[in-house]
Amino acid sequence: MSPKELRWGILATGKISTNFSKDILTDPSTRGVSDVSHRIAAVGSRNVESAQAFVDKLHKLDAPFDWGAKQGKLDGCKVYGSYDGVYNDPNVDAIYIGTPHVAHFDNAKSALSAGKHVLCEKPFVMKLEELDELIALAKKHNVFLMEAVWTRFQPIAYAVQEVLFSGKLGKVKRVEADFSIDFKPDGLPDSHRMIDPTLGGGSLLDLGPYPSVWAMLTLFQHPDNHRTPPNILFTHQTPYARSGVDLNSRWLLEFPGLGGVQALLTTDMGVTGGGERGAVIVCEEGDIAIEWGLSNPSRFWITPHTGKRMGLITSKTEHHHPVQGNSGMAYEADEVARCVRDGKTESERMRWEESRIVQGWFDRVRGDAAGKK
Ligand SMILES: NC(=O)C1=CN([C@@H]2O[C@H](COP(=O)(O)OP(=O)(O)OC[C@H]3O[C@@H](n4cnc5c(N)ncnc54)[C@H](OP(=O)(O)O)[C@@H]3O)[C@@H](O)[C@H]2O)C=CC1
Ligand SMILES: O=C1OC[C@@H](O)[C@H](O)[C@H]1O
Repeated sequence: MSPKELRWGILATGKISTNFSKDILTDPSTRGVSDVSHRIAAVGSRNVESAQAFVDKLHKLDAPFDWGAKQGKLDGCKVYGSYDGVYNDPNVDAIYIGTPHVAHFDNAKSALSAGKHVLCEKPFVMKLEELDELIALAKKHNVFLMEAVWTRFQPIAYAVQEVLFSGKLGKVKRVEADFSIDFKPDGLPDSHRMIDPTLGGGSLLDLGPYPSVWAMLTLFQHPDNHRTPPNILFTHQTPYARSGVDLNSRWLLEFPGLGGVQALLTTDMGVTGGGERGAVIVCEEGDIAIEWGLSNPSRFWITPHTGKRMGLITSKTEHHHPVQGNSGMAYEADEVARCVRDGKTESERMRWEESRIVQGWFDRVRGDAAGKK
């Protein structure tokens, strides 16, 4: 059977739209995929010159991103000087939304209302009510909707779950997950999306989806948890004085389904993490440490605890699970293509229920901080 080809419309021509477009133009077979493929049918920007320049660049990529253009996956790609053109293009099946956080809701609403499937960048929206409206629209129009949490679909995400859920490290006891990047905020203009509150600036909404994904994959999805939602025990945000967005955020979760196992999640936009300190999943027999850069780590380590209980693991081991043939975003696109092919409106791996939980955390962390002002 020939692979299902999904025809994408790309919304916006910024950094992440570029990365996503490049990745879906790579050869699916280089990541072991033969059942789906991707075409870019349209690009929309606030001005047509940007859209044209974006497509021109996609035609001139180096390997491995040049595969798509050579295979005709950009042939006939339309360029629009507005996002409306993409919503209304009959040759577009699914729309990728790569606009700033604050625009996601309106963009997704317009796309769903036009009957398009939607893959929307993280954070999904600015508040839970907006997400609920989008979910209702996806149901109404019977179209697919997913938050673009690319990490969930990368090889390492499955590999960590396999080790943890095998039980060979004993019971999971605690998770600490941090995604901190020094954006050097003092050197950024007031208009930068990390600084400007009207663009949803701050560390929480930009970086928070990543510690969250590891808590969701290791604790919420843990078979012993039976998908029981966690409670929030504590939140904190430190404001960045210049614009009032959060310089850092911390929130502590408790998973009653796992007997009260806790997860401490942190983000910071004024300091960079490093080494093995991305996430630590503490288990009875030892720790799983995931390397810094929780959006797309490629390595994790298993370290036995000294004074171990059962001695099931005896030495530290390194596990390497890099993305293959692309920068890591093609896997989520493959998921969208498969779900659309199969007539699904949501992904089983990135369920609406899970986006709702994480969006609820962001609402709570921001709400608590606003209440303290
Ligand atoms: N998954 C991941 O790893 C990453 C995800 N992201 C997410 O993607 C989104 C975009 O981030 P990023 O690509 O870095 O941002 P950029 O600023 O590089 O690009 C955003 C684009 O959105 C469009 N846009 C629409 N309205 C506005 C506005 N008011 N101000 C500025 N731009 C606007 C512009 O495109 P145009 O002019 O063509 O309309 C702009 O180029 C964010 O929500 C972020 O969280 C970001 C980085 C990594
Ligand atoms: O999603 C993201 O992951 C990588 C970071 O560099 C970026 O700021 C963020 O948006």
